Amino acid sequence: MSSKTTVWEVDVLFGDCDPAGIVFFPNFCKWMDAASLHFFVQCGVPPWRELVKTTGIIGTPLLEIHTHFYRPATYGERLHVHTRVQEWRDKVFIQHHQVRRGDELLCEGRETRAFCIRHPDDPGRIKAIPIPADIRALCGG
Ligand SMILES: CC(C)(COP(=O)(O)OP(=O)(O)OC[C@H]1O[C@@H](n2cnc3c(N)ncnc32)[C@H](O)[C@@H]1OP(=O)(O)O)[C@@H](O)C(=O)NCCC(=O)NCCSC(=O)c1ccc(O)cc1
Repeated sequence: MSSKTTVWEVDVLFGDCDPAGIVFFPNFCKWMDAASLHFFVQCGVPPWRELVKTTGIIGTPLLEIHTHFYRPATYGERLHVHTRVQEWRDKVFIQHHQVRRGDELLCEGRETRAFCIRHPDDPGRIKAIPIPADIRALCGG
């Protein structure tokens, strides 16, 4: 079964841009992270603050990111982040985001993430767990 795709809407503000009026790149990362959580919530996964109480899962930290910027965006524009899971591995998954302005592709990101819990031996560390089968099924496996 292929992953569901969700869409996160962004209205670009003046404060999101650099002095040239172009969206400053960390904002794309911030919007993709918001789109990542939105993906799971739309799929029916409880928000992390609830999930931590029942499963110990604190969220899906990033292990690696790869982002390609094709076209700039500016304030006053409405963008859409299209998000899906491209690949499920044992402990990590690759989440794919396309930031679009209408039909135009502006930015594409691939994130390697893992479901993590607090490390049992050291609360200062976290630990990746095997992808929970129920969460994967909710996301369209
Ligand atoms: C994520 C970790 C806990 C994983 O450590 P461990 O639990 O010891 O796992 P391992 O090192 O054994 O690796 C686990 C698996 O990942 C795989 N792995 C590790 N790195 C990679 C990369 N880069 N690519 C692919 N696969 C990888 C590895 O091969 C293991 O797979 P298996 O062979 O199937 O077991 C640790 O690497 C870590 O703490 N990294 C730092 C995480 C971090 O600080 N990220 C940035 C900030 S977090 C953040 O922004 C955030 C966003 C959203 C949220 O909800 C929460 C947090």
